Amino acid sequence: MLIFSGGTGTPKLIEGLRNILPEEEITIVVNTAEDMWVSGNLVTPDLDTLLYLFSGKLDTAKWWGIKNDTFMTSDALRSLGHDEIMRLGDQDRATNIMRSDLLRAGYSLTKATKKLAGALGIRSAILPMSDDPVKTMITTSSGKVHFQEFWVKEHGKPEVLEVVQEDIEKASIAPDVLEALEKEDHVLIGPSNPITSIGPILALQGMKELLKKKKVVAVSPIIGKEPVSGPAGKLMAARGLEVSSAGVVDCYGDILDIMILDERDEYGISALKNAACKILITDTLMKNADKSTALARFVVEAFT
Ligand SMILES: C[C@H](OP(=O)(O)OP(=O)(O)OC[C@H]1O[C@@H](n2cnc3c(=O)[nH]c(N)nc32)[C@H](O)[C@@H]1O)C(=O)O
Ligand SMILES: O=c1nc2n(C[C@H](O)[C@H](O)[C@H](O)CO)c3cc(O)ccc3cc-2c(=O)[nH]1
Ligand SMILES: [Mg+2]
Repeated sequence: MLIFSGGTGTPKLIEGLRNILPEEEITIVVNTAEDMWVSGNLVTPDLDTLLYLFSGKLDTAKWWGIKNDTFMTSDALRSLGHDEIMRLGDQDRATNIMRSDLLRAGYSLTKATKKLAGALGIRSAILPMSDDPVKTMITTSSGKVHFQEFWVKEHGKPEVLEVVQEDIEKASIAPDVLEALEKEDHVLIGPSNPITSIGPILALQGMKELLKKKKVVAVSPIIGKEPVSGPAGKLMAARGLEVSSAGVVDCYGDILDIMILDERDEYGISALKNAACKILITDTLMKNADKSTALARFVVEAFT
């Protein structure tokens, strides 16, 4: 199965999929538009969440970073007056240093990620959506800032006037993603942020055309009129979309074959009763690993 992912909602579902599918059968296309250079190294939050999930290192209390990581370098930098926007754990920083050294040596992001995945003993393919840099920028009343500045430094609080993915028109789908799309007929769009996690993957040139030939199943990250977590509502509203599962369907457009909604999502179920795609309803709230596995089984069934 080919899965499009960000760094929280879809990884929760992948945790369940790993219990029912062989790892070799899972290929993940990962958003890279939130990546940011910090103190000379490239931090790739969504890729790293997946690397750490598959290697058993992920801090699943936060869904980013390594569990029980220390912050000695971050603290030392801070005491010197060098405050980093993203607080990096020491082991996590090691991942970023290795990745960035590989990039400086001429590796593509895909090849650098493959090398890290190999070193961590991962058998699933974890693929950056593109080897070209794309940056999600948020315009607030104080100006235009990188997504991480809005989310980490400003805690997602400022009013959002605009969201753009800079350089998206210059970015190509990574060659390994194209190859995976040639082999795979089933694509799962996980319950990730439709604007900042799935949006950049779908906005890559040619992606929507390729998906029209596939069976595409998506899980809504919205229940009623709110996301389960995070800034998706604010960002959808800034793009003129209704904050609801219907807004998510509008956002993905005609690539969708099936949309899975939560059983509590009365508004979405009613708003989508005449939708062009098929609607399936189940419990999508992944409060623990058993819930993730149950939803994963439902998703696998939806493809049959
Ligand atoms: C900051 C965060 O971005 P990121 O970490 O990349 O997260 P994702 O885009 O992958 O996911 C955020 C998205 O996920 C939805 N979510 C979270 N848990 C669940 C769940 O158990 N069920 C379900 N149906 N959706 C879930 C959540 O509403 C978020 O919109 C970000 O942008 O939030
Ligand atoms: O809220 C925070 N999120 C942090 N995140 C999460 C990140 O900002 C976002 O949740 C993702 O970009 C959304 O996918 C990190 C992710 C990393 O891979 C590495 C470091 C950080 C540091 C922070 C942080 O200091 N605060
Ligand atoms: Mg993300």
